[in-house]
Amino acid sequence: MASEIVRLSRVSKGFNDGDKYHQVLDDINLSLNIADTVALTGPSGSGKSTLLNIIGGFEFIKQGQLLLNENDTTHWQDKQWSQFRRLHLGVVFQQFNLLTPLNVRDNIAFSLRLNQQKWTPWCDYLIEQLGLNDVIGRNVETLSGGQQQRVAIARALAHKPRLLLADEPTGNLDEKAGQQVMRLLTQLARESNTCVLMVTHSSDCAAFMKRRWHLELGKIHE
Ligand SMILES: Nc1ncnc2c1ncn2[C@@H]1O[C@H](COP(=O)(O)OP(=O)(O)OP(=O)(O)O)[C@@H](O)[C@H]1O
Repeated sequence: MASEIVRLSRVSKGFNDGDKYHQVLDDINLSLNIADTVALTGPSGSGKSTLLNIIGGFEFIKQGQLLLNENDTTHWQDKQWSQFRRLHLGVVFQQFNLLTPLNVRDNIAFSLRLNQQKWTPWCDYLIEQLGLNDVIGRNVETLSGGQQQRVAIARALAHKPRLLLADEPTGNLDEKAGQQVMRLLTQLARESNTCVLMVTHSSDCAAFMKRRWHLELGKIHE
């Protein structure tokens, strides 16, 4: 399997804003390799989420090229996108996006089933490392924010994705819970060789990542 997971070449992206065109990404080149961990920072509205959405295939580009696992995605149909996400992608958002009628185990199991994957000893290990053993049968609605985000991390890493996209994963947590979530996320991503691209406004969180990209006025500075 290729060691380069993501490559963007000359990618530009903008949106129509009334009768004006608003350029968000301007001729971006970047790459992510196995086990890279990158904090993506930048002012509000600079395009951080847009960049994550493009890499995850939730937003499309008309200018430039996106390679995933060294495959050109330009002509990918829904089938190829869903196969990539199912096998290789995990996502964690600021809002935990858990299935609230379900307990912790079922949240993870349901997502594995969607990805056509099975529960493995790695999943038990995630539960244990994330301190979720005691709450495994509890409805996720009854958990604290920090616990819910740890469930979201278990769910995102349960199939050992090659790439984890995280959009402000500690944005809804207090400082202590945020630090704990960051420690666990980086430890478990390292153990599963998962590359992490994480949007954050916090320099404390960014410090957990090996690399830092700053996005401003459409350009990325490392
Ligand atoms: N689907 C869309 N349609 C129109 N404009 C959009 C769309 N998505 C994003 N934008 C615009 O693109 C710009 C970048 O948005 P984006 O959410 O990527 O920024 P961000 O850096 O993640 O911001 P924040 O830190 O506030 O979350 C903003 O001006 C936003 O309004």
